Amino acid sequence: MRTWLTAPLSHDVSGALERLRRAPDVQQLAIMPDVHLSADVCIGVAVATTHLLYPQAVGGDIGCGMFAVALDIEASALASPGIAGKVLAEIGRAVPARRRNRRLVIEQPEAAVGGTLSHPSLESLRRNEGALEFATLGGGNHFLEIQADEESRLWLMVHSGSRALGQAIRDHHLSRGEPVDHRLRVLDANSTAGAEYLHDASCARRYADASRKAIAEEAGRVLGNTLGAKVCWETAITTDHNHVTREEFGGRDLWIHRKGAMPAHQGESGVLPGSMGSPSFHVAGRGHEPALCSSAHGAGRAMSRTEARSRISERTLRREMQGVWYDTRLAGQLRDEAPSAYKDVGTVLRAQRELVKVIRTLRPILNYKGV
Ligand SMILES: Nc1nc2c(ncn2[C@@H]2O[C@H](COP(=O)(O)O)[C@@H](O)[C@H]2O)c(=O)[nH]1
Ligand SMILES: [Mn+2]
Repeated sequence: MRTWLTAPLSHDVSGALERLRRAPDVQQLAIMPDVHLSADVCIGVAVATTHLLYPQAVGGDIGCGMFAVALDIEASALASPGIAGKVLAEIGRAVPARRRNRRLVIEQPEAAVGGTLSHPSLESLRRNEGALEFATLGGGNHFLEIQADEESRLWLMVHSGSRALGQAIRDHHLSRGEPVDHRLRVLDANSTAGAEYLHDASCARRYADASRKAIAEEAGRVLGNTLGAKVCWETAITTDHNHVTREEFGGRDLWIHRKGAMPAHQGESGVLPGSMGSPSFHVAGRGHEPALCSSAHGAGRAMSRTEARSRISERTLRREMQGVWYDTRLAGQLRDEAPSAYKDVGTVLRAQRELVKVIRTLRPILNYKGV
């Protein structure tokens, strides 16, 4: 196990990592500086196996990731509260967090899933719930943000995943897995069950990718109408942090599971968000093999949601969000998303100097989150 940490691991996190390290066929574990506790397998890890698949080392939000793209306008376009309020309201209508707030269903492009899912119940979910949820943002820390780079140019950043589809795929395949201890379950990649999981997980990954692009298109329309902005599609960067792929390391083909870890092969473009009140970064991978060519996928939580809600007041959140446009009516409900609920992103970047280099630093200008 190799680690790139900001601080010593807590007892709970090291216990969970140790359990994973000892699990069958785990060849290598790389722990990212944004590591934190999550159900069964921590967020912020990359796990290599030769033939066993661990759906819990990918998680339920399969294909969750970031999409970033430049706009052709500068931060001054969002200087007035009236305009910022209009943009926030219009984005909320065009990109609802949940399907019940959807005014218009956005059709999934044919390539969005690229195949029939392995079980009729999953395929039915994709055609029904999946169609309604396509291009909805999701709640929690899924976000749409407008940011300014060092030259004051505006960029869009979208964080969203595979919504209910990914969760259903994880649950379906996990129930077919063999228990390896009292928590973890595995599938053999060379079995029918393993191949079906891989197929469905790739479909969820494509769905999530297409959904983020559709969200960016919707936001682009709003920004065109409200600010006269154009989206510079040739600048787009897309990356996802919950997946399993076949990759070659040291002449061996391995299954690389990433859960809350971003691929960072040599020169690969990445997006590393901080929080809604701190800087985010565009990065390039350094292809560091001991880290399984991976990187932190964000700052990572410093406090659980429960802890943040009890320790961070609405007043603190409002202070931490000074200078960023957001829906202040939601300030109380957003306490668990406060910048101080996350680790310091600068410390995270310093802990993983070997893994990525920073290409661009972005400061948040306007943040939209569904609560
Ligand atoms: N720029 C922003 N970054 C944010 C915001 N909320 C969370 N975050 C960062 O994103 C990652 C995503 O974590 P995941 O495990 O849910 O994929 C998180 O660790 C934070 O660093 C935001 O509003 N804006
Ligand atoms: Mn995510």
